[in-house]
Amino acid sequence: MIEIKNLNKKYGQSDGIIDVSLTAEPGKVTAFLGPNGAGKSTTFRLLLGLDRADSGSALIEGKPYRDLTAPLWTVGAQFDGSGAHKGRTAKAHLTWLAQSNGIPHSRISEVLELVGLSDAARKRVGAYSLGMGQRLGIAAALLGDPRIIVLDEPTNGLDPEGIRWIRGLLRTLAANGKTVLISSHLINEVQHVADHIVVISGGRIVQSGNVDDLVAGHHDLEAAYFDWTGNAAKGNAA
Ligand SMILES: Nc1ncnc2c1ncn2[C@@H]1O[C@H](COP(=O)(O)OP(=O)(O)OP(=O)(O)O)[C@@H](O)[C@H]1O
Repeated sequence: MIEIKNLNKKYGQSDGIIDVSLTAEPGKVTAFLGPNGAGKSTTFRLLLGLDRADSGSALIEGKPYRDLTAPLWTVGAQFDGSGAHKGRTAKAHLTWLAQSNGIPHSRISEVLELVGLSDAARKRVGAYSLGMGQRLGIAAALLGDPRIIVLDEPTNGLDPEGIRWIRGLLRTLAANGKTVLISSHLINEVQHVADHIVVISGGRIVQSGNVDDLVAGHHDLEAAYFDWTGNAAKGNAA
């Protein structure tokens, strides 16, 4: 369970995020949806202890990230591709992560298989495509078989087959009782995978609810999204 309450972060003149609250529950895929610059990554950074909030709370299973005793076993997160050194192979990267977190070696081939990188495991990460890098980042997030999974724009760089694959993966994780929180600026991607959607625009939450309830009264989710974010004229979202 993830519980974010009244979170605020200002960056100089920029608004950052204002009074952001959201809950992600076990067994569900929750999508954090909003245009570029809306505040999705800022919220995730605060949740994962990568930055400090000005006020409010962001709890993972009741604790701030920094108080988790075995973070990689509790929460798996992915930001900006794989985060792996370009000169390393995927296998070496995952081996290092597993060893430094007390994760059994056997888990490495399991996650490589899960993300479809078994055949490329001995390739240098520098030779990976964008989509392969994303897959490696997801493999690292799943390494500790965590109960909570947080993925920042996980479909970035994936082709249609990759997007379909990730939908299946996210649904399977949720079906296995995991708490899955993803961010996206692409409505079409989340509409088929999310149980619950939270929409952020200009640093503020503008809507949240389950997909069917949110679409009611609108032509479709895309029309609803543009209504909430007021972004249709700018063409700032998919
Ligand atoms: N380190 C920082 N210094 C200054 N401003 C920042 C910083 N990080 C984020 N911001 C500002 O906070 C706001 C929210 O940015 P954020 O990156 O969280 O948006 P986002 O929804 O993740 O966007 P995208 O979809 O483009 O990744 C933006 O106005 C951004 O310019």
